[in-house]
Amino acid sequence: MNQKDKKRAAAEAAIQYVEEDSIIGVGTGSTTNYFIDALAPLADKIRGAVSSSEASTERLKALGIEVFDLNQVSSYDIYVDGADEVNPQKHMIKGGGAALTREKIVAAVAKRFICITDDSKPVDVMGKFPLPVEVIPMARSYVAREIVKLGGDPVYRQGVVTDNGNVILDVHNMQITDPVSLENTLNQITGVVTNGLFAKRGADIVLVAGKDGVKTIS
Ligand SMILES: O=C[C@H](O)[C@H](O)[C@H](O)COP(=O)(O)O
Repeated sequence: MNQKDKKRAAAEAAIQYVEEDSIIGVGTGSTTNYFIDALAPLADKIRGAVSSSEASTERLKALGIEVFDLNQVSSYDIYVDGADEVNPQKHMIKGGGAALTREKIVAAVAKRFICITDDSKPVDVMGKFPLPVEVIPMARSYVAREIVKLGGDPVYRQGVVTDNGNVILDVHNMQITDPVSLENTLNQITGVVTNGLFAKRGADIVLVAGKDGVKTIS
């Protein structure tokens, strides 16, 4: 089984949590794309989706799935999304595809976060994957200097503009031993919109696909 097959297997395993007549919170990225594809046969059975990016919205709509404005929906049961790293506490690093802020918002409204990953994503301590931070463009250099003071090594993701019109700093060389505290600290820097640590609100269920099938961590 290659990495793509594993991503597809994890995504398809998440379909068991989709209920008829429900609204589904949908993340962003290559693993989530497999989940959206797997929703196709259910397009007439679900009420619709709320989406965390323009890319996912387009993919959902192409399947005939209605995409609701989040301001018109007060709650839904599940949010399904991938991750760049996930630790044993089900905290995650996300934002490799620059969708972190909308993902965090759509995840916040859901009752349960179902994280779909292949077996390259679980780690004991997060931080090998550079931590994405979404920043208001005019604050980029200031925020970078503040991150250096915290011991990180921020790198501007050249040429990337988020769906919110902001930029991304990828923070290298951070051993993330206290994800909840670091998530808070980074969000306190003026000019930071949000960071890619999903620790205060981690996953509820992690589906990890490996060569022997899909393992559920709940
Ligand atoms: O901004 C992107 C998201 O956080 C993705 O969910 C994350 O980067 C994982 O992406 P993929 O499923 O492509 O590995």
